Amino acid sequence: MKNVNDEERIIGAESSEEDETIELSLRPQLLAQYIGQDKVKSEMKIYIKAAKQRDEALDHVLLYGPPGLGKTTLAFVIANEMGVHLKSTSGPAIEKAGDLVALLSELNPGDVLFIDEIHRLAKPVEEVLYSAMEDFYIDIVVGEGQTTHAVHVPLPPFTLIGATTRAGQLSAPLRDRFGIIEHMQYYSVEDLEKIIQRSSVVFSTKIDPEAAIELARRSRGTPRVANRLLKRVRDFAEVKGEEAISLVTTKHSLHLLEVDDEGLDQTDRKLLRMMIENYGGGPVGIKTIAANVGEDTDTIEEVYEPYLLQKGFITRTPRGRSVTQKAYLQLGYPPKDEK
Ligand SMILES: Nc1ncnc2c1ncn2[C@@H]1O[C@H](COP(=O)(O)OP(=O)(O)OP(=O)(O)O)[C@@H](O)[C@H]1O
Ligand SMILES: [Mg+2]
Repeated sequence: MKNVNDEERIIGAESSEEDETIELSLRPQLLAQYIGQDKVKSEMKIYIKAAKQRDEALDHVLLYGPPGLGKTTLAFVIANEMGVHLKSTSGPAIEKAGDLVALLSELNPGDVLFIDEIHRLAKPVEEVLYSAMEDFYIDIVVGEGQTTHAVHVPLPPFTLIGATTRAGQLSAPLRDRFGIIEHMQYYSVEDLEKIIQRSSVVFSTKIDPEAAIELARRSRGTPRVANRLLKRVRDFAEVKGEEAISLVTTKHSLHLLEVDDEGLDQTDRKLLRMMIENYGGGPVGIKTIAANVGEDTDTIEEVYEPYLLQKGFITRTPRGRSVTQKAYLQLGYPPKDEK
C-alpha cells in the first residue's frame, strides 16, 4: 500500500517483499489449519461441502476486513478445499476489460479467480465482471471502425473471490453479485498465540509460552503483525544466545521497537497525542488527522483507525473522531475533562 513509512513501521500490517518469501510456509493450506475466524470458517465449511456435493463451482466470495488478517491466505485455503486452481490478481492490475477476459479464459471449470483490492477495479472492468459473475459470459467489442462487432464469449463456471479492506467502497451492483460475504475480525490473544507458536515452528525457533502470550497481546489482533514481531524478537533472542525466546527479551525488544503493551506504535501514539494536544481530544475530522500525522486518509481509515476504534482509544462521531479517557491514561496524560 501507499504507506511511505512502511519500512520503518514494525507493526505496519502491509506485506513487504521480505515477507513474501516465507509466506508460503507460514500460510496454512487447509481450513483445519487456519487458526481463528471461527464464524467465517464454519460458514465456509458448509458452503464448500454443499458446492462439492452438487459438483458445482462455489458461489462468489467477498472477504473484507483490515489488512493482514488472512484474506489472501483464506482464498488459497478455499481453493485448496475445493480442489481447484487459483489464479491471483489485484484490482489495480486489471487495467482493461481485455485483461480480465484473458484471465477468465485461462480458468478451468470451478477454478477460483482471486482479486485482491477489488475496490480498486476500473469501472469498465467492473462492468464486464457483472455478466461474468452472474451468467458466466462476457460480451466484448472487437475490431476497429467499420469492422467493429460484439463477440459473445461463454465462460466456464468459476468462483470469484474478492478481498478488500473497504467493503463500503464497493459499488452496490458488484457487492450484490457475491453470494457469500464474510467479514474478517481481529484475532483474539489466544488465537494469535497459536499462530505465533505455529510460526515459530516454521522459523525453527523456540519461544516460551509467556513470551508468546506477550507477543500475541501486542500484535494488534493481526497475524501479519504477530509474525513480523516474532521475527524481530527472535533476532534479539538469538543475539543474546537464548535457547528459547524469553519473556524478558520479548518485553525488552518490543520496548526498543516502541510497541507498547496495547500494541500501539509510534504512529498510533503520534496520532492520539496530536488529537489531545492540538484539538483537546477532538472531535477531529479524518482529513485533519491524516494531514497532521503525514499519512493519507485511506491509510488512517484502513490501518490505524479500525484498531484504535476496536480497542476503545477513539470513538467516531458525526463531527469526527474523538479520543477516549482510556487513551489519555494509556499515553500518561491526566484524565480528560468530561464536558
Ligand atoms: N488464520 C491464520 N492462521 C495462521 N496464519 C495466518 C492466519 N491468517 C493469516 N496468517 C498469516 O498472516 C499473514 C498475513 O495474512 P494474509 O496475507 O492472508 O493477510 P491479508 O488479509 O490478505 O492482508 P492484506 O489485506 O494486507 O492483503 C500471513 O503470513 C499468513 O501466513
Ligand atoms: Mg492479502
